[in-house]
Amino acid sequence: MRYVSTRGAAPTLGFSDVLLTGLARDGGLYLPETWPQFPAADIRALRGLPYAEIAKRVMTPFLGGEIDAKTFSAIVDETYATFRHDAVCPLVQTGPNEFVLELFHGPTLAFKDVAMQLLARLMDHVLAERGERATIVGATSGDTGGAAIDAFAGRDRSDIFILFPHGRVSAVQQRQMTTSEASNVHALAIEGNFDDCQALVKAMFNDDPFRRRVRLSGVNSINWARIMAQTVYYFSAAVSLGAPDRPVTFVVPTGNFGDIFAGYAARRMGLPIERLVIATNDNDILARALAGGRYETRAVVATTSPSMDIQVSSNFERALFEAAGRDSAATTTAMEGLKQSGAFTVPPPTLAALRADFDAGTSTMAETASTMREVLEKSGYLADPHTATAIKVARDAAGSAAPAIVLATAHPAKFPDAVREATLQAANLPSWLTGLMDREERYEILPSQLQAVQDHVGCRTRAAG
Ligand SMILES: Cc1ncc(COP(=O)(O)O)c(C=O)c1O
Ligand SMILES: N[C@@H](CCOP(=O)(O)O)C(=O)O
Repeated sequence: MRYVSTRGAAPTLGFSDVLLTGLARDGGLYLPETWPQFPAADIRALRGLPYAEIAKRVMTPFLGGEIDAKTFSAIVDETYATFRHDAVCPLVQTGPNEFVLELFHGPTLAFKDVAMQLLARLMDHVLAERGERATIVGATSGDTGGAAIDAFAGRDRSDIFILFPHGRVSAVQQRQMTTSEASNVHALAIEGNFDDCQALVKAMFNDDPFRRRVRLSGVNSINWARIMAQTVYYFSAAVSLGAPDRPVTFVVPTGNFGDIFAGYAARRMGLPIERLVIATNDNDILARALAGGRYETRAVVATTSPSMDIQVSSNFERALFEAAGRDSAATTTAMEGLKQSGAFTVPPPTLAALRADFDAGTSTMAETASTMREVLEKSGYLADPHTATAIKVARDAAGSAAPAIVLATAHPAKFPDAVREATLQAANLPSWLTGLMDREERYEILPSQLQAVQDHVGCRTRAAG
């Protein structure tokens, strides 16, 4: 298994290099050269297996034989033992043909743990084998940061620097990033929004001398291994509702497009998914792009689902590349347009292919709040605002016989203020996080300037050559 860049000008890599590389050297994102195939019989055989076993079967083809089966099995078992639910990612029914897939039973209460706990262990393994260290950088609108810090805290081979938008994450999200006592953890509050943080991370990757000097590595969903790990729950959920003999629909609260792209990957691997529905909040750039064919950034609106307050949706590049028939020149042109003018037009054949692969809908803040109330009243289910965004879109799109599976991406306790305001219910942190809000915080506030961030990272990482 080799991996190619969406921009076509970076070397093809094997799995271990893709894992450590993050962004490709041409600024693109890596994708497998071909999609591994799971025939119906292999999908059927996943029914009833524990989550970790499904994970091993689904992910093994992506490793290209670079990590031996015994080591990978032990890493996967250890990863999912960190989850507080026996099913790891359980399904809960919330309506006649509607289910939520709870992805928030990991250590930091968001779906990011599913991939991040694995990524940290895989990176540790590869770095140890190579005798190397890495500087990990990540941008977060709130959840990736906490998950990454939990997963990498105390790991001897990496230092981790997480850039979050100052004052734009929930109080719980902030404490999950700023209260780690591990000396290899660095939380950086950037005076800007998530898109600024993500642009800084990408700029660090695009500065080759800096990248080499600090041995830069990334844990955002630009890293293929994140997407790979997220494909697993599409399989586990679909087979528990009858796949491959019964197609299902997935509705995904979307920001950086990583999670829904994992669903696309699962479909390309043979999982019968009837519809993949993008759910956006008021930052509806993806829904607008699919409707009108123009990807056009606007000012970010702060919402009650802050983790989706994104305009530059990184993984849309992977979807574009696929929809354009893997045309790296066309993908590069679109991305250059985005960088220069904040917009690009999707060529009609590419738009038609995107529309064949994805549907999209939007839930405004008010609609999300009333959905939270309605779901609680009718089903007794307390959804977080990101999940509720997708439930609203799922209900708008209902009508097919295929069950709708809504990805529940965060625990309501991560957003207690929005939950209380919408439902009058308290959303309490689980017992293992009691005391989080009283712990001492440690973070730096930095301007949204590349030099300032690079100086900060360069001076503190132990990986610098
Ligand atoms: C709780 C939550 N829901 C949804 C999303 C959107 O996921 P993605 O960025 O993979 O589209 C995020 C952020 O990534 C998130 O933290
Ligand atoms: N919503 C995300 C934004 C970053 O997404 P990623 O999946 O690319 O890491 C967050 O919570 O940080």
